[in-house]
Amino acid sequence: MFAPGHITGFFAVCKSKNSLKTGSIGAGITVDKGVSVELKEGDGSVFYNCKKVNICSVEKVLEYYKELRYSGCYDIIFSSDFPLGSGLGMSGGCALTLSKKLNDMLNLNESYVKIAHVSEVECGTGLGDVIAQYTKGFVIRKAPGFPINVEKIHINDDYYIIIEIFGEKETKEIITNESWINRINEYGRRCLNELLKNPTLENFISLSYEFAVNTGLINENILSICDDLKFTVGASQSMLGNTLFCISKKETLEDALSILKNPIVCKIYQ
Ligand SMILES: Nc1ncnc2c1ncn2[C@@H]1O[C@H](COP(=O)(O)OP(=O)(O)O)[C@@H](O)[C@H]1O
Ligand SMILES: CC(C)(COP(=O)(O)O)[C@@H](O)C(=O)O
Repeated sequence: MFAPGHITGFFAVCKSKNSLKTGSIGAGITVDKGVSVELKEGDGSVFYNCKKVNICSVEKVLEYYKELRYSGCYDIIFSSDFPLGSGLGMSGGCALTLSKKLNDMLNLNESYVKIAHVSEVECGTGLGDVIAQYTKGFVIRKAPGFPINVEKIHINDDYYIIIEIFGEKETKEIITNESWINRINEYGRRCLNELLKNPTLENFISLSYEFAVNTGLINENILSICDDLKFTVGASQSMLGNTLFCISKKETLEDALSILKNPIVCKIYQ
């Protein structure tokens, strides 16, 4: 089971007492690099690219299935193209792949997407990633959580997504802070309304850049590289990470790559 990386361009936080109704609205794209999971007999340790880790959303998924009929006698082994904490939805991707894997392995008929979403939301590690990763592609999320209410916009194969990761950023620190939430929600809602009027990738990247600048979430380094990449379709910061993403057509790909130090080139996964 594979879950794609998810780049959030902009979002607004929607909280409810009911975790299924908690989530975010906003827009993002999934890419053809991401995370997959395997189970091997073991003591229940969790590994991410060979390193033993503790991922809250994964622990919650495990607890849920243990209450059903999961023995727990397996090591959970994630193989990923991206590090955790870089704003590419890996905490959600881990929860989603694991939830699907356990559901299939135990022949359960659980709503594995809901289980992954609730785990992620209750940990504060993400809001809309699981739903976007399940939907795949260029996804506009019009309502938080469940029932899933999204618009999936088909994109032709012309576009490349370039990612450069500069470091980590804890999602939880931002989405539990009221003053960040106020700024995020003001601009996030505005960007969503604008995108729905004209749902193109070009409009998405320019609104994502406006969101990143207006909320103050963008950092100086990424801002200056985004300016250098103005000859592409556009660039911004992947939320919520210390990660740049750029959308480019083939004609500008080489020039865009020459500006970056450690670019990861992806296609949209839809
Ligand atoms: N080496 C690590 N770096 C970053 N996060 C880690 C690491 N190991 C475990 N984690 C956990 O993984 C989760 C990352 O969540 P988040 O910041 O939302 O990342 P992402 O942007 O990849 O979804 C957190 O629960 C964090 O505690
Ligand atoms: C932006 C974020 C709240 C967090 O994303 P990440 O840092 O990748 O966990 C995401 O879940 C969303 O709702 O769009």
